[in-house]
Amino acid sequence: MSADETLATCSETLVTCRDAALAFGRGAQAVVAVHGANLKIRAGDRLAVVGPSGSGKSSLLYLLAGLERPISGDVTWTGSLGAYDIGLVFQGDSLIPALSVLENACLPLVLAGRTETEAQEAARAALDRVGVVDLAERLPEEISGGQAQRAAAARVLAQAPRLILADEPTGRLDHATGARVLDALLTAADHTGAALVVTTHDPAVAARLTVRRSMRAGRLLTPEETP
Ligand SMILES: Nc1ncnc2c1ncn2[C@@H]1O[C@H](COP(=O)(O)OP(=O)(O)OP(=O)(O)O)[C@@H](O)[C@H]1O
Repeated sequence: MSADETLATCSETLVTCRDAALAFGRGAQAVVAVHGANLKIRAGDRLAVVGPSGSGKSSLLYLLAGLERPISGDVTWTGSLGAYDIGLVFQGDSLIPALSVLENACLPLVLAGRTETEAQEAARAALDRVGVVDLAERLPEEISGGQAQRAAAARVLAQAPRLILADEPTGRLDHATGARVLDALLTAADHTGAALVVTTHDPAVAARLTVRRSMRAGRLLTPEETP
């Protein structure tokens, strides 16, 4: 067996899209957001999905997360991947308004059966990594949009998922803060061997991931077609 074959065997395929298409609405009003995407994500992968606004990047992440079902083709996950092994950092506001930043970050861990003490410890460490631990007791309405985006990233990091899907995680952040969030995502993925998929319009962000795939009008370009 060659070294490449050994590596391939070690990296478990976590999720596979085969000709997966996603549409919103029906009939004449239907918008095809993703046209027949083919993609395989393995443990340890670092993938940037790059494309202009409206090209289908978020829609592709929703398919990978299992939040949307394909209208044709299929998306399959390895049997060893449980619901809490997939962490999605949403693009927009996703914190629960009635819960503090800390409670938001603890929630997936508590739901997954961890004790309050364990959840708080992991959540505080994750909030610290993205620089918002001093805001832990505040409500989402008491922090800025960029701080909320960082808290949402921390909520996923605390969970230590095996598949991290981050939708424009630096979109509302200045360059330095964005770099810190990206560092935290990359470090967390390195630490656990997770796969990391990041959508972005920013070439500087994309350059920090190992592989880049472009989206154009709902089509996920092949590596060869990707500029
Ligand atoms: N819930 C929805 N209902 C109808 N159309 C939708 C819905 N969500 C997305 N779309 C459409 O699907 C297409 C792809 O949208 P998507 O959000 O995936 O793009 P994107 O590349 O992530 O854009 P952005 O960079 O602006 O976030 C767009 O034409 C969009 O208008």
